[in-house]
Amino acid sequence: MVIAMEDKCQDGFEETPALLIFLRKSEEELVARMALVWLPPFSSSSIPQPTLFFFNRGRRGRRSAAAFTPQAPHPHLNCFCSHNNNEAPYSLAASSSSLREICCGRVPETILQRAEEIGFVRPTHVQQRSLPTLLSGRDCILHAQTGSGKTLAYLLVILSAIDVQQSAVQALVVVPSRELGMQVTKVARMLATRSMEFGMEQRSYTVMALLDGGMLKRHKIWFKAEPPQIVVATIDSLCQMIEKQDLKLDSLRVLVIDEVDFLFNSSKQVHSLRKLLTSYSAADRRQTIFSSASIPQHKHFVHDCIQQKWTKRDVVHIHLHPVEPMPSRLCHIFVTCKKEERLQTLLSLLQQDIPKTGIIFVNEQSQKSIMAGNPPPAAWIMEFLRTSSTEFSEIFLLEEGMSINARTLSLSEARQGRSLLVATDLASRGVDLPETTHIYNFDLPRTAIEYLHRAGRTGRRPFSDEMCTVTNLIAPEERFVLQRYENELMFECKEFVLHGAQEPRSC
Ligand SMILES: Nc1ncnc2c1ncn2[C@@H]1O[C@H](COP(=O)(O)OP(=O)(O)OP(=O)(O)O)[C@@H](O)[C@H]1O
Repeated sequence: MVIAMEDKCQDGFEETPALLIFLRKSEEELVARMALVWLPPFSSSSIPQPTLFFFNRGRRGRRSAAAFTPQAPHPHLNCFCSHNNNEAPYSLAASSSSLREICCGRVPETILQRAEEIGFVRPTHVQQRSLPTLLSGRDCILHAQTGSGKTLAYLLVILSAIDVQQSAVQALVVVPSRELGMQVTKVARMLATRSMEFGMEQRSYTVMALLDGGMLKRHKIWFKAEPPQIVVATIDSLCQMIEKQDLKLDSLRVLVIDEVDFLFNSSKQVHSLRKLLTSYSAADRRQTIFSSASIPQHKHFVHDCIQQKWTKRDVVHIHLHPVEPMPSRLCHIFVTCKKEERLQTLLSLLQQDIPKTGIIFVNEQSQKSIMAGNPPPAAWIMEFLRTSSTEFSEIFLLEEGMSINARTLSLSEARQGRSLLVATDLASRGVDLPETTHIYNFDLPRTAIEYLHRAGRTGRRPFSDEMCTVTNLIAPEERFVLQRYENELMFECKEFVLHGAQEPRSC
């Protein structure tokens, strides 16, 4: 029952009373639009304090951005960041808890100490929201913005679930690419390294990277000698090992599928993924965690998880910022130019921005272009930039045609910062180069989801206010495609007109 409501809102807000505030453009209007409504997931007694919802009406009357996002949180107000049926309200008042306080008693002291040494002291929003549920052993779909800290959340769960004395594969993280796999392995190893204070007498966790292009023979010997407790794997290499019975999952306690929507969407990988979820191990004998910044049709996905027995029936969908799928400190810009002017436009933009660290995204070369003997576009863009300007000496390349070693080297060089990376979408999923301040879409991504993940390679410092820029170079006829992405992802892309020498752009 709705007591007072001045505007239409999201379906489902119908049962339990709470204070609802529609945030329009000005503060005054925010106050003017307070309303008492009924919300479904909570009983009236479960709302201990007034509950504040922020809504922003987007262009063309869409509900958008800032919804659920505290702009100026009041200490006596709770803020719901999603309306998950299984979740307790998230309280802003509790947001001052440290990572240690949230994990205390459930994550081993060695790991907590190590996390603090690395600099993980304050939890990010997603860690604060998800860790109590994850550490209770529930299956979970972690659905939160790019760069929000999902990796640390699931790694803490893994490290708390493992029996260090047992030499068997107890946790498995499945990733879509070698690049992401190496990154996750590195963070897991960093956390698993013994803290100086705990001396050498304690047994440590073992983490193995089982990734495409690796030396599987060496891994087989390792599995026989002493199986690692944590394996980070790409699905093909993993299934190869399982099918040859080199890797056994009898002791599996936690299974994480990172970038889950990408894996389910990939015709090459989905079959193996389904086998892993249901035949190679059973949902009722493990904790299953799915993670991604994008889960299209998430209600169907949750339904499928239960129906197909990929998870247990009480799986929790933790969905943060449902109406603001991209970080708010990204500034989106487009520059219109003809295709043949694109390289020169890119150069002018780079000369103006002088990005500390940037990524230039290029679409993967088409089969037709490969057959015609053309060089890969990413490579010739890099060559053009190297020869056209001395300002950008540190330019690296990351694309499918490169050898595994060259790809690894490029990423580790780019990770040092103060460089430009020219990359295909190989770098768009999960790759964390936290120094990145600028993204350039030399080619417009093919889907809105691709746009979200490319844009999400910037703005990855959890507690920073620094604005980061995503610049799209588009032909006039591509404007409507970009507009479609704006509608789908609920952001606004402003036009920027280049005229010769200019002031640096600001958002
Ligand atoms: N509690 C924390 N304190 C400080 N930094 C953190 C914390 N948690 C995560 N980070 C940092 O935030 C950055 C983004 O984290 P992470 O890679 O886990 O994001 P993600 O949610 O997995 O993003 P994506 O969806 O793009 O894969 C990393 O550089 C990570 O080290």
